[in-house]
Amino acid sequence: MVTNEQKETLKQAATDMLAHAYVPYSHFQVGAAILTTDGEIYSGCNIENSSYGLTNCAERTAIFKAVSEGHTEIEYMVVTGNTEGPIAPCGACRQVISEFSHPDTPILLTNQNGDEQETTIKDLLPGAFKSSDMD
Ligand SMILES: O=c1ccn([C@H]2C[C@H](O)[C@@H](CO)O2)c(=O)[nH]1
Ligand SMILES: [Zn+2]
Repeated sequence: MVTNEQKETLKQAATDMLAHAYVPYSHFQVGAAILTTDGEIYSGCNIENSSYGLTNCAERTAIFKAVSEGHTEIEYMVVTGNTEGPIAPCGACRQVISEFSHPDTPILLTNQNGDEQETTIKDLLPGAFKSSDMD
C-alpha cells in the first residue's frame, strides 16, 4: 500500500530529477521515481549519449538504481516530463517495468501541468514477455 504522503514524495522526487536529466540532444527532460516493496525510494533521469541508441530513459535509470542496491520489487512508480498530457513510457521501459513489478502494480503517469493518469503495467504492456514464457 502506498499512502498519499508517499505519492506526493514520489511525485516530488520524479520532478526533482528533471534538473538532472542529461539531454544535450533531445532537450527533453524526464524524471521517474519508484517506491520499492521494502519501503525505499529511488529516482532517476534520462541520460543521453552522442551514440543516440545508448540513451537510458528515466524509468530504467530509477529501476536499475534500485535493483543494483538489492531492491527488485516496485510497489509504486511515478514518471513525469514536460508533455502535453501524461507522459507515455517507451516500449523498452514497459518491458523493464514488467520484470520488476506485478501486473496490477500502479504506475502514475504525469506531466508538469498536473495532469495524471494512474495505470498498471498490464494495461501498458499486455502480453509482456515473462520469465514464465521460458518454462
Ligand atoms: O518515457 C520516456 C520517454 C522518453 N524518455 C527519454 C529518452 C530520450 O532521452 C528522450 C527523447 O526520447 O526522452 C524517457 O526517459 N522516458
Ligand atoms: Zn524508456
